[in-house]
Amino acid sequence: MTQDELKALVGQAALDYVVPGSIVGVGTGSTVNCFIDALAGMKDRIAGAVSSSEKSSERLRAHGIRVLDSNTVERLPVYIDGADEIDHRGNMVKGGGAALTREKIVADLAERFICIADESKLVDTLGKFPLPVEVIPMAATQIARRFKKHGGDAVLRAGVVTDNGCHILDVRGLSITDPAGMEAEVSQWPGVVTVGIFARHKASVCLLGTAQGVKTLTF
Ligand SMILES: O=C(CO)[C@H](O)[C@H](O)COP(=O)(O)O
Repeated sequence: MTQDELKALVGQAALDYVVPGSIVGVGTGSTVNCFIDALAGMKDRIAGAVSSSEKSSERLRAHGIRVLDSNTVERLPVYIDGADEIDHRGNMVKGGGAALTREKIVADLAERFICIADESKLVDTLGKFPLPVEVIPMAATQIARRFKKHGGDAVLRAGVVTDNGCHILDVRGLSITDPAGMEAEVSQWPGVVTVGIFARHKASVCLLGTAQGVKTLTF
């Protein structure tokens, strides 16, 4: 199966986790696009969606799915999103699509994070995928210097301005052996909006697309 077929497979499988009548938390990325397209088939059985990016909102609306402002929602039963990497404990690196801040905000509203990913995303240790960090533009160089002390090489993602008007640093060369510790530390650096480590908001379930079908990992 191709990577796109695996993404379609897990996008479809995620429908089993959608609670009928509820508002669904929807992430961002090519795997989530497959989920949104599958969700269109049951749009009359959900109360709408809260989305983590303008791109996903557009796609949801194009399918006739109502997109709600996150400020009007108190709790979501599930948040369904992809990942750039996920480890065997459900910790993730996210932000390849530059939507990490809103992803963390919507994930924080949800009871459960359902991660959908193809098997190439499963790793023993996070950090091979360059770690995305959303930053206030004036702090970018300062934050890059801090990463250097941790052995990380931070590069500004060229031409990218996030939905929040900020910039993205991609940090190479990290071995994230303590995801929760690193998330907590980097989150406190002045100018960091969001670090793309999802340890506090790790996955409850990962639907992993494999050549043998969908493998369900629970954490
Ligand atoms: O974090 C994300 C966007 O900010 C995505 O979930 C992540 O980049 C995975 O994307 P894809 O499904 O296209 O591989």
